[in-house]
Amino acid sequence: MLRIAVPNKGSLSETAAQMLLEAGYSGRRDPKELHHSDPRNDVEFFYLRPRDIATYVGSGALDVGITGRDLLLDSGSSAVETASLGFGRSTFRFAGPAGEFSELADMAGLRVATSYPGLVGDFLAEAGVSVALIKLDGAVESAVRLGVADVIADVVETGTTLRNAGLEVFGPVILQSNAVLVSSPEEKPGVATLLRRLQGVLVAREYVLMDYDCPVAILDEATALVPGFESPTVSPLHDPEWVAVRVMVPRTETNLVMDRLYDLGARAILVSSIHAARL
Ligand SMILES: Nc1ncnc2c1ncn2[C@@H]1O[C@H](COP(=O)(O)OP(=O)(O)OP(=O)(O)O)[C@@H](O)[C@H]1O
Ligand SMILES: O=P(O)(O)OC[C@H]1O[C@H](OP(=O)(O)OP(=O)(O)O)[C@H](O)[C@@H]1O
Ligand SMILES: [Mg+2]
Repeated sequence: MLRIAVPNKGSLSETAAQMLLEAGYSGRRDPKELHHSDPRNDVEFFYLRPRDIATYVGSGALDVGITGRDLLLDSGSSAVETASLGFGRSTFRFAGPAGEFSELADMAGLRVATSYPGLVGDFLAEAGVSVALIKLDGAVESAVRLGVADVIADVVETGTTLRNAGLEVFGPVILQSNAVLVSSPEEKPGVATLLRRLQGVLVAREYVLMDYDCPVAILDEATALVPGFESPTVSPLHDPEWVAVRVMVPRTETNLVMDRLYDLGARAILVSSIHAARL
């Protein structure tokens, strides 16, 4: 059985659980359950703190898990990033009181509060800036106002938490993070199936199927405009001057593509959702 670590709480937990359901696995019914077995799919789930997941997977206690790239790097674990899962996007940034800091060197010798000392320590060592790291568990944006630190380094999504604390980002982006699949260095056989299933969910979310009728005379132009994932499916119609085309289109471009195809001369343009996929 493949042993999979899933975030039990926090920003990643709901979407991770939802993705696994859409990928055909059964999940826990009660949020207090720490373990759930899905024998039909030959997997079992362990619900753990997102911060601990890379440690379990890196040690080989569990085979694979879902966590944040920032947490993986902070852990120093030997787990490896197998795939990006396209949700929980954030950046990891330095921030200080508005207008006081502009570059990394400005914080030399000062106190930097963070919940990610491994990640921040490695970044500053690489940059050759020496600081005093203050390790806090969370809500680090309050550390400056409360006089515990001069600067913070933390997850930024919308920037609202920073603004509310009177802080602004400065210096280079430490990391672009999002949810990732991590696996033990010796990858177990079932990981490839899990990954294909999760990638199927991503495709179903990110793409739609578009069908349209196309005059043969403009087929090359139309397929150049919307090349699809590999190559469009082109089928004959009863009228020899027309063909039917089926193609995958990024969901966000749906209406733009429909307008362009219509202007070219395509008709009966229909869009449908993809329920599941293996590419
Ligand atoms: N506002 C956010 N937007 C996107 N991703 C976020 C956000 N906050 C945290 N994350 C990401 O979620 C992951 C885990 O953080 P999360 O906040 O869920 O855990 P935690 O801070 O340990 O737990 P909690 O906040 O529940 O105490 C990290 O990878 C982080 O980058
Ligand atoms: O840029 P924003 O959209 O405001 O989001 C970023 C905030 O979200 C997370 O906090 P969380 O709620 O996880 O609390 P924590 O700091 O205690 O982990 C993160 O640590 C930031 O504080
Ligand atoms: Mg948090």
